[in-house]
Amino acid sequence: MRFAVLSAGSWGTTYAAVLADAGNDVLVHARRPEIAEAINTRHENPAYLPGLDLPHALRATTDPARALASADVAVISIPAQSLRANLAAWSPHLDEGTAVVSLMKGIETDTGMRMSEVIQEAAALPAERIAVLSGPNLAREIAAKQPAASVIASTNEDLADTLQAASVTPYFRPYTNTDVVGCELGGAVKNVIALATGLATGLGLGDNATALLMTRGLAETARLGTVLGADPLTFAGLAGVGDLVATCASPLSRNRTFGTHLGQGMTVAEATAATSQTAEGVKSAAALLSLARRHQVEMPITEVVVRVIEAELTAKKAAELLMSRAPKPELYTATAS
Ligand SMILES: NC(=O)C1=CN([C@@H]2O[C@H](COP(=O)(O)OP(=O)(O)OC[C@H]3O[C@@H](n4cnc5c(N)ncnc54)[C@H](O)[C@@H]3O)[C@@H](O)[C@H]2O)C=CC1
Ligand SMILES: O=C(CO)COP(=O)(O)O
Repeated sequence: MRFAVLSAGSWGTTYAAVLADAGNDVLVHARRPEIAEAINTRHENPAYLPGLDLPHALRATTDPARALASADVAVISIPAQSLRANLAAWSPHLDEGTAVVSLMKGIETDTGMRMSEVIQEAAALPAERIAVLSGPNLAREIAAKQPAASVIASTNEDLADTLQAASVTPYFRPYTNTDVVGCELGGAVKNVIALATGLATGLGLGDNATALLMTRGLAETARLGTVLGADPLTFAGLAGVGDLVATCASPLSRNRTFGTHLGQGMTVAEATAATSQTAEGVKSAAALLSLARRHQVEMPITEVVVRVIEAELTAKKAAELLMSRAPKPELYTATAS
């Protein structure tokens, strides 16, 4: 199959390499000519995956129209908040039958929309031409061909099956799922919970605190997801607990690292300056909290993360606030905390 991958950041380049290793014809769009040149001639992406060899068959261009020409599938991997504006420029170059796959794990701040919803609206595409890929997929590990599994979700089972078959390699095992809402929410909320575990790590708190945040973070993910129509079982899968574990526990996670910087006393501006790649949770946290409030769902961890990002609370005060909440039964209903 012919894939266009937009763009050449860490995850876009990595999934493009997976697709090339699986035998597809893959053309990556890189904004910077030096990155396109390095992929084409040195088979490396020095800006995002330094020191890792990329498949020689992988090709790159700085021209998005060229990348999209005659593509069976367009894969989008850019910061969530830039999706709508980029789609305005890219959609005229989408062929009538091209399917679109989102690799992004974020929520649009102005609208509270998931990435597949933004694609549906801004590119005027029906849901059956859209899929999302999510799961415990730290890019650098996969680019180094270390084993990983993922989930390809679409309401169109044929599309999910086709993408699954096109993405299988000895080191990458994609599953399919029809629960697009659950898979996208799992990916977006775990970034916020990773910020929280980073805050705890930065404060010098231990592994029990990390486990507490991950587990109760999963509870608030499932509460919101269920109200929005997700299958609660999705959160027990790769796009739920799987991604939560990988992201909250790994020093490779940009969100966890960003939280650690804040926990160690950096301001948001300082942590942003120290982060050269996308940490989606920083912007998506407030959008998720608004979504939760709109649906009367309590998300106490997300709420304190938002308040720390907005410099309303210190990390230490956030931890104290969470620990001083009223005691309650562990099992939760859809909206109780
Ligand atoms: N890196 C990872 O391990 C994983 C990342 N993701 C998700 O993939 C998405 C992309 O993340 P990464 O590739 O990691 O980010 P990155 O920071 O490594 O790369 C971002 C890419 O987007 C481009 N870009 C930045 N601003 C842009 C704009 N305004 N318009 C168009 N292009 C722009 C950059 O040039 C770069 O190619 C995020 O939603 C992230 O949550 C999902 C799974 C794994
Ligand atoms: O989504 C990811 C792993 O599945 C990557 O997480 P970060 O964006 O925090 O690095």
